[in-house]
Amino acid sequence: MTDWQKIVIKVGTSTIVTEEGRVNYPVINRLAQTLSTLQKEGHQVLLVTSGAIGVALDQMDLPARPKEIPKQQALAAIGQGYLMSTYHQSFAFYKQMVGQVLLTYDVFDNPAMLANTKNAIETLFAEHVIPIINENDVIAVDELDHQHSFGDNDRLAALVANEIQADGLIILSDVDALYTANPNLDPTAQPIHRVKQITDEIRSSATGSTSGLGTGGMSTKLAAADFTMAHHSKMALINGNDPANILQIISGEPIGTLFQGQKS
Ligand SMILES: Nc1ncnc2c1ncn2[C@@H]1O[C@H](COP(=O)(O)OP(=O)(O)O)[C@@H](O)[C@H]1O
Ligand SMILES: N[C@@H](CCC(=O)OP(=O)(O)O)C(=O)O
Repeated sequence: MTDWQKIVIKVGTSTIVTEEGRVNYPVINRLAQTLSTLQKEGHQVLLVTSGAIGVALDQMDLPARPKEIPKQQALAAIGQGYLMSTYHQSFAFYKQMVGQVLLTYDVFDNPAMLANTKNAIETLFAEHVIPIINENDVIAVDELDHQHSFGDNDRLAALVANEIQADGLIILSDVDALYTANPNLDPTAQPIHRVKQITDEIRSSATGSTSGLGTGGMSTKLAAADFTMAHHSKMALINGNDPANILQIISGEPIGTLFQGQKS
């Protein structure tokens, strides 16, 4: 039995949308294939997806994310529907059902809402349906206006993984691993394959996003890793350019960065 039985997978905008700003259909299809395979092998799989706004920029033919919150929220409303219909189609090809769950951070502070959410997720699992979660950006501004450094989908995925007692969280991004510095800015940066503790040195290596579409960069991924290890679980960070890499993580191959503390 693998120690990645119940898994939360988080996919970032930088994976869902190409560098040219187009919806990355081949990657979404491969993600659907990989997660469907895992589900049929008996894993419990939950997907946390970003990309609603990134997808909407493509649909609306806009060059960049607008600064105004209402405009971003309108884009989220446009893109979320399109994103889910793309997932529905991709997963349907592999005869895998999916269900949308939109969350806001206040759910985690409200016992009744949290219990309802967990009941719905557990029922989806029992029905062999893959839950697909995003933040409900239309009504939540904590993430969009960057007021809270934790208000992002990396953090959301870590909170969900903890609530459902997942064996681990796998984050798909546009870098192969955590590096000693942002590899897009520093050509001498070296990958770090194993992290047992988030030290100040590691923290200072992580900066924001330079992809133009992602929001949190590496800082929010380290915060998610820190939270996950503090709750005795583990997190892997891998490149989302080939989602089949998820299978390598599950079979214990050393790719990307594995964040696992002593008690994880
Ligand atoms: N130490 C680091 N190692 C790797 N990537 C880093 C580091 N510091 C900053 N980054 C940036 O984080 C980005 C990934 O975060 P982000 O763009 O938010 O992606 P996503 O959309 O997948 O969440 C990388 O493309 C890179 O620009
Ligand atoms: N909820 C937003 C994405 C927020 C987010 O955290 O983005 P990312 O840094 O790409 O994971 C959306 O769907 O556009």
